[in-house]
Amino acid sequence: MKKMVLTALILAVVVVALGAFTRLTDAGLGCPDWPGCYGFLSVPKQDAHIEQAVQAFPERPFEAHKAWNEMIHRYFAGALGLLILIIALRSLFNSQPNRPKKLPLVLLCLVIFQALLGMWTVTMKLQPIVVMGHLLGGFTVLSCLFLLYLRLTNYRIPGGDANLRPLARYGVLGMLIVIVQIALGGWVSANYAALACTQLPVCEADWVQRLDFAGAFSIGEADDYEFGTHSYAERMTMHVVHRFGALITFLYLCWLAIRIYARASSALFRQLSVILVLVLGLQVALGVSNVVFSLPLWVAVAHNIVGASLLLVLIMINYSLFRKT
Ligand code: HEM
Repeated sequence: MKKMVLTALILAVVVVALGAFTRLTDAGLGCPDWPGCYGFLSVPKQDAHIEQAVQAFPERPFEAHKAWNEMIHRYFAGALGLLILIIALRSLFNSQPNRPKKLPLVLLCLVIFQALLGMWTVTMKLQPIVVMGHLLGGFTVLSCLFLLYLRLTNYRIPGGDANLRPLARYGVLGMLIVIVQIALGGWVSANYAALACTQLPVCEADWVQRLDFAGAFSIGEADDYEFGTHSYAERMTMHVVHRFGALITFLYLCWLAIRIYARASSALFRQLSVILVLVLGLQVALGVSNVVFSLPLWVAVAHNIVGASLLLVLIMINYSLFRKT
């Protein structure tokens, strides 16, 4: 069972990365229908099928490479869904004591909802709330799989770490801050606001006068949301909020890591606080590189995956802080 959960966890990382790749190559509508592609089970290859596809969806020109990006993401996501179904069924019929039963079922519900979000992403033409929700849903499935893996692992914190108990609530706050920061990043990405600010440390000279918080977090009505519907000022505001969020996240997590390191009586927590600072530093460096190098594809995909890794590190810290020794 543990091996199966580990396989699902690795597969979930691949699915999240493929999702980011699909979004960042503007292939979210590479197949304008769901679950098939232009009415076929796979990407149409024969000339006659392509002709049929073009006639069925005249508003969406057929681009094979975008269609493949989208379908590969769907195939991997489908495989993950099946694996989670098997895990849920096996845990339901497992008679061993102390085996998690609720979490695998929660995971199954989550992955079904995530598939629906994937469908709405296509049918609602990249509506930003749905795109951001789909990103958060992917991170939630990944986090729950990681939690399930931790729960199937028997590890002890040598000597216990009663010293760190008072820090548990600060650990939870750290995790909530990271979740908000991830959602803000998802909002920037879903609204194509990555290149709205090209200067460092904040934005172009008159950014303060242009701030428009109400507009930045509103959803306009459109038939198609591809490439965004917000004005420059609204996109700039989203971007600025994500950068200030990054500052708060950075300062808070550094403080948390130092507090944990200073109080820890076990090597595990010292290692975890070092890993936290390293992953955080890498994430900030990737974020700054997104801006400096004008969003190179691989940097943007890495910023997504390292963001997910930061969340997993915080889950591990919280799990260990709350765990009875
Ligand atoms: C401190 C922790 C940070 C976290 C957890 C975080 C997380 C995220 C996430 C999850 C996304 C969405 C990625 C996607 O949709 O694939 C994102 C997007 C973005 N972030 Fe961050 N970020 C952080 C810091 C920064 C910093 C410091 C900067 C720049 C100074 C930055 C710039 C960006 C940009 C430009 C995007 C949009 C990229 C795109 O369109 O895909 N981030 N961030």
